[in-house]
Formats: sequence, structure tokens, C-alpha cells
Amino acid sequence: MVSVAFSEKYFDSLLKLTPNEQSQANKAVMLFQQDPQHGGLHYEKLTAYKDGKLRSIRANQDVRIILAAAEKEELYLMLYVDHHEAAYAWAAKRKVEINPNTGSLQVFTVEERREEAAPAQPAAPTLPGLFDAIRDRQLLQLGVPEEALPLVRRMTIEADLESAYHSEQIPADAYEGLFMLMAGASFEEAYAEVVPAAPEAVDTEDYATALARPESQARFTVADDEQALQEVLNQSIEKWRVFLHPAQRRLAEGKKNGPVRVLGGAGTGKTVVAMHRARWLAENVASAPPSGEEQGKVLFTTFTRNLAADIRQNLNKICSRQALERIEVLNLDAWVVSFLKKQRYDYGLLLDAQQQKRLWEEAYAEKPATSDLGLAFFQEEWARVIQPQSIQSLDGYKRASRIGRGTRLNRQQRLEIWPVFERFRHLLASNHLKETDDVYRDARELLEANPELRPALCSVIVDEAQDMGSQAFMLLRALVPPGPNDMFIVGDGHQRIYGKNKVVLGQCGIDIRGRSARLKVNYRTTDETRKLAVSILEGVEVDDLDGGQDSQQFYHSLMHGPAPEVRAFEFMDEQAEAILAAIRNHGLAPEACCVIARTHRELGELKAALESRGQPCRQLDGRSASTPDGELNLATMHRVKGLEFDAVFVASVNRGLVPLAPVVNAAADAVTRRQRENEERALLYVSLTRARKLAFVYGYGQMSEWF
Ligand SMILES: Nc1ncnc2c1ncn2[C@@H]1O[C@H](COP(=O)(O)OP(=O)(O)OP(=O)(O)O)[C@@H](O)[C@H]1O
Repeated sequence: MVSVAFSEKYFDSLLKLTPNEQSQANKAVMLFQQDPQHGGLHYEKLTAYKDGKLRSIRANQDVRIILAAAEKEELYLMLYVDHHEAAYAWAAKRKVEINPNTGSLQVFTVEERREEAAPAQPAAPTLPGLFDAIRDRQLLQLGVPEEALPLVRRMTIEADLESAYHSEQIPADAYEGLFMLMAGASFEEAYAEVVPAAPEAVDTEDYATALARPESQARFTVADDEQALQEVLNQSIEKWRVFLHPAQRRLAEGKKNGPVRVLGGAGTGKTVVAMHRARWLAENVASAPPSGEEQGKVLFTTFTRNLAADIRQNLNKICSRQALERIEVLNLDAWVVSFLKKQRYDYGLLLDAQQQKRLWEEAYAEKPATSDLGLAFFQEEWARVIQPQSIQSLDGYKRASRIGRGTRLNRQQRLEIWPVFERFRHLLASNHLKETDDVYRDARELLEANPELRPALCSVIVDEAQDMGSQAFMLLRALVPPGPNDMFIVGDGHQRIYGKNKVVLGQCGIDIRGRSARLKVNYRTTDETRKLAVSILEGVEVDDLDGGQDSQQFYHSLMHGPAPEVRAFEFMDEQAEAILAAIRNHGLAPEACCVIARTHRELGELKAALESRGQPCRQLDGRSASTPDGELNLATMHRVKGLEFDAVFVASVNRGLVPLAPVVNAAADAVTRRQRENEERALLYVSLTRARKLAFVYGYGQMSEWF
């Protein structure tokens, strides 16, 4: 039996074949692993090609698998599979090498040698090269193959680099370094990012060692035995299960000395990393009760219930049953409610907006006649000052920090308006209600006073961290004692959509210094859609969850497609027809598309318009079941968070709806107004970045002022 490894490209090419051909290719690989010399495989050396290591085997009469052989090591790399002629044409131009500088295993296209004839006339003035400021030696250090140097030197615009990447003339790891240089990074920055641990000496013949390096693991997966091979072949459909980017793998694996924070724009694989981290912890750190030494489980928390359901499903795909038993996935509200219930805590959560409104109106009656502050001001003050700081008394309020609030208040004013808040708290108590922040605080205080109540947890993983407030983080901190692997936090300030204050982890007892990272490659969205989404947030200051600022520098997508279509219609009916026409014309499956609107009410109108034209629709609700074939998904902007679709229709982007006028106009002051506007922008950013292939921005009547 021999070892077999697969390149990411192999699976891309495999998926282009018919299901029957795919299964024949799988059978051929399994047979090959048992007996490479098996007569039915026609193992053949392709010696006349650029790379003498290339071989082919037969999957059937017509389909060929191209592989590279490290025969001494009994290690074979499956690279590509296709019909006879196409497979050989692919192989003719490819080389597989261990990069002598970075040690990573690279597959790349070798350029045909160009005859550099002496120019008959003086050459026209040319653009400066993209990498003129970088020395050859530095390019090589970044992993550019020596043979690709002339090509890199000829690059003058971004499109040159892109096309070299897509034609595989530049291997993926080298492309990343070049991309960073082009986007303005210094050589040192790019090097630190792409080659974080350069090997001291590289043996360019030692394939097993090369495959074990993180840069290679991002593009190759090894199957040492039959069971591993079965697993790989079963998993090939979803690449994130197998091929983690080196930056993702570094975060997901290994001991961490304390809390880790991971930032990253939409679609950069934050949830994927968090899930792989959960698996690693489950396999290496956690223990399931009732084992003797109680390490405890991994708690994976999210902000919304929907995302928790998705994550549970996906963990099933990467974890063994044993590992799964050591991971608990819950949205934080669900965790805290179930914890408090066990402690006989006698309160309900105030979630009903109507009831909340009534209580506020009653409390507002306590406002002194001399004050002209509106009800909205009190609600904001409560949510952004009083609750996050757990203020329970007038004394506390007098001392409270009100940084970032738009309305100034002196001590006397605070004294005068305090009765409104006191009354509101009293009303909550007399109705046996608590807000989520209260519940988080109560749970934390309970845990602090009674450490024996602490659940057995070795680690807490937090997804969607940007939507969790400081009370939530203080509770999470109290759940697991400070120490190695204690917390793993992923989030994106660009996607904060639930009106929470920006959290400062350091102030919640979570010290992430020296343990933070940012993911930069968007795997979901085309670069065209990503750019439009990013442009909506232009000028908005985005935080890094720890009191600093985040940026989208070096954030990019490797996929391309048409620019999002932005169109204004006169009437809703035309908009609905255009959605259906786009689905038809692009050959899209309705169940792989989503129509997104800002409000439930507008979504209802859209649903009626689409259904009256014969299109069955499914409105996404709290449950996370898959949509039946032929039905079109409908969801609000809040609901699509964390999801993805082949195509999204961000619909009814009308003036007044986007940004939602009642929300923005109800702001008590200019600062709050800006915060709300930014959140409306974030909703649009979230919605657009759900698109895998195509995005549409449609409106009717008067289009939003943002388009
Ligand atoms: N290394 C990878 N290789 C291939 N696909 C990947 C990789 N990492 C992530 N993906 C894919 O990219 C998409 C986005 O991943 P994920 O949902 O984890 O991103 P995210 O950063 O949490 O996104 P968002 O913040 O927008 O919800 C998913 O389809 C995922 O399968």
C-alpha cells in the first residue's frame, strides 16, 4: 500500500466530471493505493513533459488521472482528472516542486519560453513594473518559483497578477505575497504574513516533509491508509473541511496561551476556523463527562439561535462522534436561560417589543416637566450607558462614563432624570422580567459567588462576537478560568447590526494582547460584489472589539464574476418580474437564491408579488431546515447573517426603507443618528456579502440615496 495525497485542484477537476466518472475515478484511486502496478490502471510515465515526475492512470476508457510520483517515498500526489486529451494538455505544462525557499509544495504552469527578438523600432514607453521596488532575491523568498521571475517582472497592472494566478503560473502561496506587495505592504509585512516560519534548510526531494508544512496542507491533503482515503473522497465536496488556509490552520490548531481574537471581513472563514478550533480542542484538550480527570467540554456560543443550528450541523461533518460529545453549541441566551432555570431563577426575558414600549411609556411619565428629552433618549441612555455598566443607583449614574453619547448631561440633570430609569427597573421587577443584560449579569454574579456552579468547560468559543455586549463578555469570562486555550473569539465589527455598544474585551477581563489575527481572503463572494459591499461602509469607523480600529486592508476575493446589477423600477410588480427573469436568465435554482428586504412587512409584499407570479417562496424563520427544490428563499437583512446563497437579490432598496427612516429619525441626537445609519450600512454589507456568485440591488419608486 502507498500513500496518496490530493491537491485542491484535483477535487475542482473531479467535480466537473459526471457522477459516474467521479465514482470511477475514486475507484481507480482506491485501487491505486492498494496496488500502483495493477494492470487495469495503465500506470504510465509522462516523461516527455516539462516535469519528469508526472504519471497518468486510467479511470475509464476516456478519463485520465494525472499524478506526480515520489517513488522512493512511495508517495503519490493526485493533481488533476479530466478526459484524455484535456488531461494530457494540462499535464504538458505543469511542474510540481518543493519551493527551495519556503519549503512548500507548489504546482504551477510553466511559461512557454518567449523569443526575445531585438526590437526593430525603439519600444513605446512602458508602464513601470508592479514589483520594481522588490529585488529578485526577495521575490524568491516569498515563494515565487525561479522560472516565474521573468513573468513577475513583466507585470505592470493588477490584472497581470490576477491572470497569472488564475492560469496557475504563480502558485497560490506566492500569489498572496505578491498581492500584499501590490496592495501596499512592505516586503517585511508580506514575508511575515506568507512565510511566518521559514524552514532553515529545505530538502527539495523530501515530499513527505514538504506536505507536512502548513502552506502545503492548505492545498494538499494526505491519505495514508484506506480509511483516510475513504474519508477524503467522501469529504471532497466541501473544501473547507479539508483545505484550511495556513492562517486559518495556525489559529485552529495548537495550544494558545490565553484568549485569541480573530477578525476578518465577511466570508473569510471565521466560522470555519472557529469550528476547526472546536474540533481541535475536543480532540486534544476537552474531555467528556464522566471521565476521571475533568477537563470539561468546549462551549461554542453564537449570538443568534439560527447560527447555532447551522454550526451544529456543520460540526457533524468534521467531527467524530466522540469529539462531538465534547462540544456544546448554543446561542448565549439559550445557555444563560437554561443555566438560570436550573438555579430556580424566577424571571422571564423581556423580548416582546410591544410590552417593552408600554413599560417605557409608563416610566417616561416620571420625567420632570423641566426636561425636554424625548423617550428615545431615555431608551438609548438605558441601552448604551446604564445597562452596559450595570448601573443600579443614582450614585452610580452620577459617576457613569457617557463617552460617545451625543447629548451632554451635567450632574444636576442626571439627578433629575434618574427617576425614569428607576421606575423602568421597578416595572421590570414587578412584572418578573429582565433584559438580557440583566440576566447575563445575574448569571455572572451567581457564578462568581458560587464557583461550584461553574459548568465543566475547558474552553469557550465565541462566534459573531461583534454583536455581543460587554455584559455578555463578562459572563463568558466568568464561565472559564483564565489559562491556556480558554477563549477563542471571532467577529467582524463591519457586521454589527444589533445596536450594541462596541465592546472592549480588555475591559471585560479578556486580555488578547499578542494573540490576535485577521483573515483576509474572502472565499465566498466575488471580488466585484465584495467591492460594492465594502464601498457602502466607506468612511465608517470600524472597531476591532478591543478599543482599536479595524480596517479591511488586504481583504480580497479570489473569485470573479459580473458586477452586481443595480436597478431602479417604477413599481413593485416590475421588481418582482425582474427577480424572476434574472433567476431564469442566469439558470439559477430558486432554492439557491435569496430575496432580502429590510423589513418583515416589505418581505410580505415581495412574497405576495412573487407568489402571484407562480413562484413558490419560503420565508426563512428561526428553524434552519433546507429549502425544498424550486422554492425561493426570502429573508430579512437581519436573518441572512451567517448564511450564503448562489445569488442574492437585495430588494426594495427604496428611499425610506434603506436606510430605514423611522429607525434613523427616532435617534435622540446626532451621535445616535450616525450610529444607526452605520448599522443600516452594515445591514446592507451583510446582505450583499451573502452572495456566492451573483448579487442584485433592486429598488422601486424612489431608489435609496445610497445608490
Ligand atoms: N480554507 C477554505 N477553503 C475553501 N473554502 C473556505 C475556506 N474557508 C472558508 N471557506 C468557505 O467560505 C465561506 C465563508 O466561510 P465562513 O462562513 O466561515 O466565513 P465568515 O468569515 O464566518 O463569514 P461571515 O462573517 O460573512 O458570516 C464558506 O462557504 C466556507 O465554506
